[in-house]
Parts: sequence; C-alpha cells; structure tokens
Amino acid sequence: MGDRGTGRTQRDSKTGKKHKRQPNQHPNDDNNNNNNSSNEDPDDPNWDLQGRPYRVKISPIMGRYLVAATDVAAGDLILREDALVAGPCQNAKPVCLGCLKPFDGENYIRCMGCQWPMCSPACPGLQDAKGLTGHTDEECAALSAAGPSGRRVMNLQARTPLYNVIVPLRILLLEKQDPVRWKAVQRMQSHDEVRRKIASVWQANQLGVVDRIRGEFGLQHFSEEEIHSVCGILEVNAFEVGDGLRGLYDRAFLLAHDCTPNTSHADDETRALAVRASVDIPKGSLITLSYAYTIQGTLKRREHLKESKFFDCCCPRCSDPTELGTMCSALVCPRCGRPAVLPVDPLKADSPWRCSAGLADATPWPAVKQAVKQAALPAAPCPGYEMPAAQARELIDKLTDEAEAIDPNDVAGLEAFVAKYSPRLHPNHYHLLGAKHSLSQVYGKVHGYLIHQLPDDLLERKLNICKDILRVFDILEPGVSRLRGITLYELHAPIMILTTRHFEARSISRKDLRLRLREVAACLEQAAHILSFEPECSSEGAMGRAAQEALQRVRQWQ
Ligand SMILES: C[S@@+](CC[C@H](N)C(=O)[O-])C[C@H]1O[C@@H](n2cnc3c(N)ncnc32)[C@H](O)[C@@H]1O
Repeated sequence: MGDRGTGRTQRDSKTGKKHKRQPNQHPNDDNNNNNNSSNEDPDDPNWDLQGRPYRVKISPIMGRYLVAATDVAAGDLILREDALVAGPCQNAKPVCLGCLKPFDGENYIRCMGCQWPMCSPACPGLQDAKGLTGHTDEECAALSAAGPSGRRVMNLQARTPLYNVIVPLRILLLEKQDPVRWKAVQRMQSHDEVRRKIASVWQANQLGVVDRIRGEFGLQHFSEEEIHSVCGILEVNAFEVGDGLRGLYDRAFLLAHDCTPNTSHADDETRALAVRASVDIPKGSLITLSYAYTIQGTLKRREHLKESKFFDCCCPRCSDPTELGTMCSALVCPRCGRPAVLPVDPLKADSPWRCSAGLADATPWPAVKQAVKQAALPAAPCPGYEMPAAQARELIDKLTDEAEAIDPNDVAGLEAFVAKYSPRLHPNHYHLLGAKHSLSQVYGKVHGYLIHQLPDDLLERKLNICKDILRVFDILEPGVSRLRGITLYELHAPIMILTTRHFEARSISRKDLRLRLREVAACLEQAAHILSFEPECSSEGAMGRAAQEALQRVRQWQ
C-alpha cells in the first residue's frame, strides 16, 4: 500500500513538474487527494454508500477504486455481498449447474430439458435458482435451443472446456432475466480494445465461448461483440470462489490491486463474499487486494497481471528490486556467492539482473533499507556480476516447471527441490518459499509423516520452516491473512510436541516449559483470531476452531 511509498516524487505528465505524493498514496493513484472528493466516481449514485467504510474514487490509470472513508481496523468487515452471478471456472471439472458442487461418484441425474448433469432432482439450485447462480428455466431453454447440449458432458470426473460457456451465458441471460444485475455487470471493464489485439486470448474465447453459444447452441441473437465483452468482464473482474468456481460481485470488483494487499477475502457456501481489512487502513488510503499470487516473484506477478488483467503493476513491491526487503526473487551471485542478484529495474521485463551488494544505500524505501541491513549483506561490493534478462527468465521458467511438477504432498520431492536450489537462490526466494510452504503443511499430515510419528529432527524441521516462511509472510501478506493464520497453526504443533517430549525426558526445566507453552499459546491465539474470519464450512474455518480448542487446553496446562 501507499504508506510504504511516502516521500517519493513523480513527474506530472502534463506540467512536467514534480509533485510529492500524499501520505498513503498508491503509485498508480494519480488523482488521489485525501481531503477532497473531486475525483469521486460520478457513477456513485448507483452505489448506496451511506454508512459504508469506503468511497469510490477514480483515476486515469486505475479507473475506479475504493478508499477508506474512515479509519478501518485490521479484521474489520469492509463489505459483504452476494454474487451477481456465479458458476464454473474455465476448464473446470463438471459440477451440478444447480448447486455448483462437484459430483460424488455415479450419483447424478440429467436435467429433463438440457440434459446437463445435476446432483439430484431435489437440488436447491434447481428448485430455487436464488441469486441466479442456479440452473434457471431460461438457462435450460438456452442450453437446449439447438438440442440438449448437456449430452456432450460424459465423464463427470474429467476437466472439460464445455463448462466454459456457463457463466458467460448466465451473464448474457441477465439482460432479460434481471436488468438490475445486468446493469451492474455492464459497469465492469472488459478491456476489449487490448484483448482484441492478443490473438491467443481472443481466439480462445472465439472458439470456446462465442462459437459455441452462437453456433452449437444456435443463440444467434447474442452478437459476437457482446459475448467477447462478457468474456472480458469475467477475465478482468471475476473472483475465484468455492472449489473451481468464479463469481462477479457488485462492489468487490472495484478493489484495486496491490502485490502487498491490505485486505483478505473469503466466500461461503452460498458464494457470498466478505472482504476484511487485514491491517489497519487509515482514512483516505486505497483499499486493495492482490489479483496475483503473493508468493511469486515480481517478474511472474507482473507478467500475470499484464496478461490477465491488462495493466502494468507499479506498486511499491513491484517497484522495489528487493521486494520490500524480502529478497524473494534474489539469486545467488556466481562471483561473490551472496544471494543478491536482482533485476536492476524490476518495472522493465528486459532489465538486466545484477549483484546488488551495497543496495541498502541505493534503495529509496526506508523499510527496505532497514530490512536489507537486517539481512546483513556484507558491505563489500561484489566484483561485479550481471545476468541478461533472458538468462534470468530462462532460469525462472525452469524453476517454475520443476516446482510445478512436484506433487505438493511429496515430502521427499519437495525436500529434494529445496536441497537442489538452496545453493543457487536466496533462502527467501519464492520458489523455496513455495516448497517450504507445502512442507510446512505436509510434515505432520501425510502418510509416513503424521505429526506424533515425526522424530525430533523432523519436528525441528517443520518448526524452522514455519518460522522462516512466517517472517516473509509478515511482510508480503501481513496481519489478518489466511497464509499467516494457517502457518501459525502449523507452527504450534511441533513446538508443543517437542516441549512435551523434552519435559518428559527432563531435558527442559519447568521455567522453560512455561516459556514454550507461552509461545504455543501466542501462535494459537493469533491463528484462532485470523481463522475465525473464515467461513465455518471451510477447512480453514475448522482449523480456526481447532486452534481455539487447543488454546483452551494449553491455557489449562499453563
Ligand atoms: C477488477 S477491475 C477494478 C475496477 C476498475 N478499476 C474499474 O474502474 O472498473 C481491474 C482493473 O482495474 C485496473 N487496476 C486495478 N488495480 C490497478 C493497479 N494497481 N494499477 C493499475 N491499474 C489497476 C486495471 O485496469 C484492471 O484491469
């Protein structure tokens, strides 16, 4: 968020003069002025903002975005809303078009009209297509206009592009079914002009959605243009929800992106979405979420944002080669052996990478200066090492392919990856973080590594991994974030078991026991608090309850 970027200046493109950023101003928030409302969205009357903790503003770069209308505290609910429309993601496994749940074995029926598979005749999404996220009569008619198209869905366990049409069709049908929702969806950006020029994107939609709706289903009254636009609206604005689903939301789509977001969000079984502040958000500051995976390096995040959201991210994290001091893209220098090879200009994909000894003096970000100092990179400059952008990209792509090929439950495979690349990457490199993140969860959970069977050295390993990754998550997804909640829960278990074992073996004193139980309680307390915001029905919600119960037990022992 902008509060990391204070003090930077930026050239005004019209006057050529330099102006100082307002405190809490985002680098892309060109128009922001915390004290006036001149850049408030003229579309505002469409949104009832009375009593809401946010305002809608507008800037030439970001379009509309939300700012805090008041000081918002970490954990506070910013908005909660039902989906305007929801359905399967691209290339999803078949789901029931009524309740959107995957099929369980052979238990299914076919809709009498369109023949698409459904979970049962009593499916609530068939009886009452409330929220238009279920299978309505209009949808059934559209899917059977040129014959019952659902017959093509044969294997209920295999991913299929057939479901790619469902959400676009649901949106198109809104125009007649529910003009209010239709208007709400039409307020969203589709970036048609940009997308049209990207042949792969346009062509995939043409074949997978447009031709199917107009050709196979015979729904010629929907023009090619409007179907492409709906595809764009989905690509730019949809949230991934549930298990392999996507949904559009009337307000949440307005949240601007930041690679270190200040909110987290969760959806429940009804696909209602809740957005909460993950850290304190001062009045006037941008309210943000991340459209990209936060445990990814700048090169890949920016690439994803450009290719799927069609903008160049210039957030404080992207602008800083050290990624806020985390060094999570840094490579080991083959000349001086220090993990300090970073892109010279991370905002340019063709920037060379250079060994950054002495970077602490060069970086404009005070927080980064401090973090780099804490990382204690020796002051002596590297004799000089530079890597062309293409070589850095090649290495990152190779790492990505290797990391993606590992089964996230394969302890040996993950450890082999960490051992192979630790000599070449900074310990916080995002590929090592990703592998360690998986290890933090599978140690204690998978066959052969169940928590009470783990020997002390593997419990220590789990403990150290959790602490290592938490230090980075504290910077990249601070506060009330799911990533931190889960990791804190994972951390309590090895500390607890090691403490019990050591106390029983009389290798620690009562005083040490008390200290360690205090550490366990602190982890559980934070985990229970963070995960209490997760929906009850989710695995994270269950983990939150388990943390609360474990906390009570630890308090009794204390
Ligand atoms: C989900 S929409 C957000 C609402 C959008 N601003 C609007 O007015 O409809 C995503 C789009 O907003 C813009 N956007 C969001 N965050 C941005 C950022 N940090 N920098 C630049 N553009 C951003 C991009 O155009 C992106 O494709």
